[in-house]
Amino acid sequence: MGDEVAFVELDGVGMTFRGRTGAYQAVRDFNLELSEGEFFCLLGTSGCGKTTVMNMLAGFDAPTEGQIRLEGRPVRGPGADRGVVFQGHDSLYDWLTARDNIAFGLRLRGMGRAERRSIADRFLNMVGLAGQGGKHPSELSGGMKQRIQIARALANDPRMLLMDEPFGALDAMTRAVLQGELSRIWSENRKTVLFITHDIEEACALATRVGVMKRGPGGTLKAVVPLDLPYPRERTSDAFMASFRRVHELIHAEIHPQ
Ligand SMILES: Nc1ncnc2c1ncn2[C@@H]1O[C@H](COP(=O)(O)OP(=O)(O)OP(=O)(O)O)[C@@H](O)[C@H]1O
Repeated sequence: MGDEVAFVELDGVGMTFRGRTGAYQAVRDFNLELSEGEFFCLLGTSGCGKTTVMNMLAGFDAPTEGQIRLEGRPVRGPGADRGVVFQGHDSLYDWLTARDNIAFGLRLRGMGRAERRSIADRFLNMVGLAGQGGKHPSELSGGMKQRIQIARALANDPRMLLMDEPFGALDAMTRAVLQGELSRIWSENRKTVLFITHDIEEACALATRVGVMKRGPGGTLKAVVPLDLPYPRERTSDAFMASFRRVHELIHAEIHPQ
């Protein structure tokens, strides 16, 4: 005990952006450990640094302070061990079919056509789009495109998923459906997930723990709320509402500081 390595560790992580208008410390002294298989939602007011934290964990940006480790090894750049799902759906290639988008990373790794197709079809099926693999992104709805992004990330079999407001642009009904599907998929494969959202109900429906950030500049982790509730979450249960209220209080204090 004591020397166990956390699956993910953010240790005193900070990010100061330096530009023409001077320096801006977006994130400061951010400390967090994630266990393998947990679903961690990061919540905070606009501009508090959520995406900055995710970009550092994804390896897109290097922290200016502290260190990020994945299974004990420092993160030095992007890698196939972390699958990223972005906010919009612009990251899909419109000249490729849905199936070829999903299989894109597999092709880069040199996997043969038949195997790629079979894996892509398995994940199309998992996200509820069996039979739609021949369509191009422009022929799909916003919700379908987000499903393709999730399938694409999962097809590469990453150790963890990094999701930055993946359902932010969807209508409330599609959003609720996709939350349910993501929760089911996660229950089946137990990938470690870092999920960013503005939406308290979404966080409480999905997460094993919710982290609330202080507002920026110098955004940092303010509190972590564990949610020991069974899945699928019963959103009208007393226990769910109690968790919702707890997270709401923490956020509210950031929107309306004393
Ligand atoms: N490349 C950059 N250069 C300078 N400042 C930046 C850069 N990227 C982000 N920032 C600033 O860092 C702060 C945190 O941004 P970030 O996108 O991480 O916030 P966020 O919590 O994800 O916000 P939102 O919820 O609105 O997406 C913001 O004030 C932003 O303007």
